[in-house]
Amino acid sequence: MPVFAANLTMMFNEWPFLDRFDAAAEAGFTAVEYLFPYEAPPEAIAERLARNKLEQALFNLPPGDWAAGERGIAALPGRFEELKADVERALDYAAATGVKRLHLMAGLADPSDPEAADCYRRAVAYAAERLAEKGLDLLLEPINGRNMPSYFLNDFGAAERLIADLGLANLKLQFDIYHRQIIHGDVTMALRRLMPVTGHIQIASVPSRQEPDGEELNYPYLFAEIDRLGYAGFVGCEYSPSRGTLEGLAWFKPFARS
Ligand SMILES: O=C(O)C(=O)[C@H](O)CO
Ligand SMILES: [Mg+2]
Repeated sequence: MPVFAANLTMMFNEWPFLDRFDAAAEAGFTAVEYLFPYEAPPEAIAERLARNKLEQALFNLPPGDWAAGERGIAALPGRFEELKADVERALDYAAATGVKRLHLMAGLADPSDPEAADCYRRAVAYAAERLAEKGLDLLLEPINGRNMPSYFLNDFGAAERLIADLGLANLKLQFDIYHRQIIHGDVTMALRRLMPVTGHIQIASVPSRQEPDGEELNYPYLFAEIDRLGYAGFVGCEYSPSRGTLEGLAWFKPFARS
């Protein structure tokens, strides 16, 4: 049975950020993920995780200036020193929360630009090697161009090739099924082929990015397939509730901690 992680950036928005940990545990989740923890002190997050007996499944390394439109800096020339500092900041939160995997966002850049590709490869290799010293995995996530126009990593094949080419045991794929379906489709066969390099899975309905209980994907089938494939990681619920968070959790009831 998949272990689901509530995404506290997109779900439980009815509560202030730190109270979302309590609300997610109350709703039966045993794990959480979010985009960025950096506006809260690491010790405050650690306390909420401990209080609620929650596992920290994932969060992202700092993304540059998100409010100004940046979506990561790994593929941006001239940002390597900033990236190294971001890795150390993320490692402080990793030590406090016990997370075992971090997602590195690439940034808005042309994937056919050799300078951007070189920057990205160097940043990924550096971050993965630094995280390996702490026993952590580094994840790369292809993101579709409808949600994030001009995002550098917009293709599962490109992610797969870089992971294979660098050959680092802790460099893995963040397999967001929502993005897979929009970019390529063929979700089941991709799960089967990429499971050996998959470090995290995320879910949402397509096209609305809401609860995984309708629209064009058959999630009961995909959850059973994930089990059949022996996936032992987390499944992040990276969706925007269609009504209130709690009202939309009927799909989760069979999986909730009692
Ligand atoms: O966009 C997504 O699907 C993600 O998981 C990124 O981490 C945040 O944009
Ligand atoms: Mg995602």
